[in-house]
Amino acid sequence: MIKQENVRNFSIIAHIDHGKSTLADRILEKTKALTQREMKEQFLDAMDLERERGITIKLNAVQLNYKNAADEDYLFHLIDTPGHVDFTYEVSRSLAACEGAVLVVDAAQGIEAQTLANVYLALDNDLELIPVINKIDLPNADTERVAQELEDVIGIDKDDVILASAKDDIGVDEIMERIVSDIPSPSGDPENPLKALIFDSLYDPYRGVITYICVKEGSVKVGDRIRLMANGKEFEVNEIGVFRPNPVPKDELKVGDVGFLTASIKNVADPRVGDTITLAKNPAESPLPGYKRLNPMVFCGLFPVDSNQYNDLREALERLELNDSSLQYDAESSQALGFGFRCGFLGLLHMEIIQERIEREFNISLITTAPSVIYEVEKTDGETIEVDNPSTMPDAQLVQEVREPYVEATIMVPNDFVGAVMEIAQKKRGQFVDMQYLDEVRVNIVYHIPLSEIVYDFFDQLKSKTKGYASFDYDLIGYHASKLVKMDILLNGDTIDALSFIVHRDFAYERGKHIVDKLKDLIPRQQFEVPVQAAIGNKIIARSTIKAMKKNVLSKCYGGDISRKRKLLEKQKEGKKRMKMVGSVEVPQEAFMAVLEMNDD
Ligand SMILES: Nc1nc2c(ncn2[C@@H]2O[C@H](COP(=O)(O)OP(=O)(O)OP(=O)(O)O)[C@@H](O)[C@H]2O)c(=O)[nH]1
Repeated sequence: MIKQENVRNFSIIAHIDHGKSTLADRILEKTKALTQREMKEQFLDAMDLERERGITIKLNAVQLNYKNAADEDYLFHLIDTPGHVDFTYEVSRSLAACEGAVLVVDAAQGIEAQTLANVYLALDNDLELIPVINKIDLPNADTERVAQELEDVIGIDKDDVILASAKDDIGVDEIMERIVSDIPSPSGDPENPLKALIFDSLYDPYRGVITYICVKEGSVKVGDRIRLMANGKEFEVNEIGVFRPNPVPKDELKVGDVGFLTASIKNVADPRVGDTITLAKNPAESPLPGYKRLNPMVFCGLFPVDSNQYNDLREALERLELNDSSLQYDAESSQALGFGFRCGFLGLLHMEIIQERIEREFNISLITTAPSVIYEVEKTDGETIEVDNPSTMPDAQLVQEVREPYVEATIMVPNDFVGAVMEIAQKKRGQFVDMQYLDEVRVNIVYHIPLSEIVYDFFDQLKSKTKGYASFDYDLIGYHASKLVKMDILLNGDTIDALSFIVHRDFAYERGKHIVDKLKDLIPRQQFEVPVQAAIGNKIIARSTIKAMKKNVLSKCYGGDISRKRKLLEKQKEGKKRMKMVGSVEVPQEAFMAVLEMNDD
């Protein structure tokens, strides 16, 4: 039995490719657990079987035994953080389960955007940092410069930095010793009422929701009646255990333990990441700090290219929702696109992941409409409504005021790029708030920007204009009135509801002009000439024309061999997959996104 003071809970944080997985593998190897890669291989081999048995393994909280140089026994919990930057909240909750983090920086690359973003999350959670410069074996390693950067930018004493090569097993023992000496043990009291942090969850068809928990106070046993503090719902614990890295059942988890808990929870939306579990009979007074209810911020329409796949799409969404409580959807019908769903997502990346999964795992080709935010619309009759779909925006004469969500955006860049960042922010209707030098080279810039302006390509623009150096974060700060109007797009004289969008009045003409030109290029020529118009209310503000088609694709290889023709037809079919007949015009997927693109691309 290992005492609480010999428990160490930590994560490894790093910019992508700096060596997080390689270091984790080394630590697993040295503590004689299976390495992640072995696990994954085994897991993949046994996948079908595992599926049948309904066992699901997610390698994100491994318990390890470690004997240090002084021959004392320690218990490590190595907690993985979600890979995606955009799920900042989830990363932050995983870190909240730890007391420390190993910060890995590549010896050749130095500090990068993700390094900083992760460091700030770690500091927000009061974690002890163990700085490591990895890949010192590389010929172009510049450890002196990187160590200096750690000192200047993050404020880490460069003498504290461990020089390592996870690949060649240099410095790894030192890292493990420092985990023991520098990271505090969990501080909770086993006699207090239970407080367990949910830092991840997973749906298993046989056991219900598996929650990944870290016990911060008290203890929990099989058979206990637990309460989820955010919604008050109660369940009886069926199973608890730890990952070593295979799941090992336990009778009890207590302060400092990190593992899993199942309680026949049928709905993934019940145990939310960040919520606190307590005991029904002796509940904690207050939950652990920092729980945030995540509401979808970005909405878009998903329509099957083949309308016969509507039911398949519904099933796909139902399945995905089981593992993703932040996904929302409602049936929607569009004159242009037929039957589909209006879906709500946490952010753009979340949206892209869901779209990908629907297309890949369920084999459904989708047309997605441009992402939109939720607008608050005060009507002239005094009623206030929420509009998450531009096509449902009431007519201008019925609207008193439109309010849109604003965020406070924090952008961190080397000072060479300050001008570039300001230019982008200004174009996105940003209002400058503050600028501070973090050190000689790094600048922190704060803007208030409408959320609608950053949901599409803001981060991409930022990254490309700053050579990938910008790190970016944002927080919702509330709703502000803006001069917003609905812009309709007409193809061949018909309004296409799925192409309507909301735009600031001052930018309306420019955007209208830009989009009709863009659509002219994106929509393939048809057998006939197609006018493209942008309108506000009844007023046409811009127009372009798609010329009629001249020749068909086969005429090019007239007389050529048949296999070539077939190939060409196949290719054409491929291209068609993401097209939708809208009235008498074929519209490609890109056209639905064009409304959001910046004007200078
Ligand atoms: N030369 C050298 N290469 C290393 C070292 N550690 C990791 N690498 C290599 O760097 C690449 C990225 O390593 P990973 O461990 O996958 O990096 P990661 O940070 O986990 O990256 P993601 O899983 O993509 O987030 C791999 O090709 C590793 O083999 C090292 O100490 N020296």
